[in-house]
Amino acid sequence: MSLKLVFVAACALVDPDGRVLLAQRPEGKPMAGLWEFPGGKVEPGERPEETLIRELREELGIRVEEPCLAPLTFASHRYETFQLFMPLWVCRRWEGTVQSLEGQQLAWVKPGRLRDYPMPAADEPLIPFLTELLGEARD
Ligand SMILES: Nc1nc2c([nH]c(=O)n2[C@@H]2O[C@H](COP(=O)(O)OP(=O)(O)OP(=O)(O)O)[C@@H](O)[C@H]2O)c(=O)[nH]1
Repeated sequence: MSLKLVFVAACALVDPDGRVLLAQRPEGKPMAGLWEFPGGKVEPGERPEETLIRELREELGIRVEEPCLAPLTFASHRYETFQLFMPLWVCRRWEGTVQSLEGQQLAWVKPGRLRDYPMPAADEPLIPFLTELLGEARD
């Protein structure tokens, strides 16, 4: 049986203190309440980097230039109803202040604390890549 392939671009924003931004999925959506990396589905005709820049503007009100997106790793995960393929970029430089423009809760999280935030199953294997890059700081 072939599952629908869903292509999502996601980003770990890292602040000057080495904290990573997580956003909580709002009530009413699948996987509500779980914490995830900002991003979204790649629309037809879009390059994934364009998707990410658009989503970061729409969700968080920040402007990101493409050269500031560094590829880190990817998730490939079989959910019950779709196969997720999700490259993860890291971004440390943006213009503007991060705001919650879609009502989502936001949290800046030290890498060693990422496991305290329940995440979608696809995201768990991504955490060691972030702690490898940023260290295991917890506070
Ligand atoms: N942005 C993001 N999506 C993730 C992550 N992990 C993960 O499994 N996903 C899944 O990838 C899909 C992201 O699509 P989305 O955010 O554009 O979609 P959505 O469910 O809000 O739907 P909609 O935009 O059609 O309303 C969702 O199924 C989401 O659960 C993650 O870390 N970040």
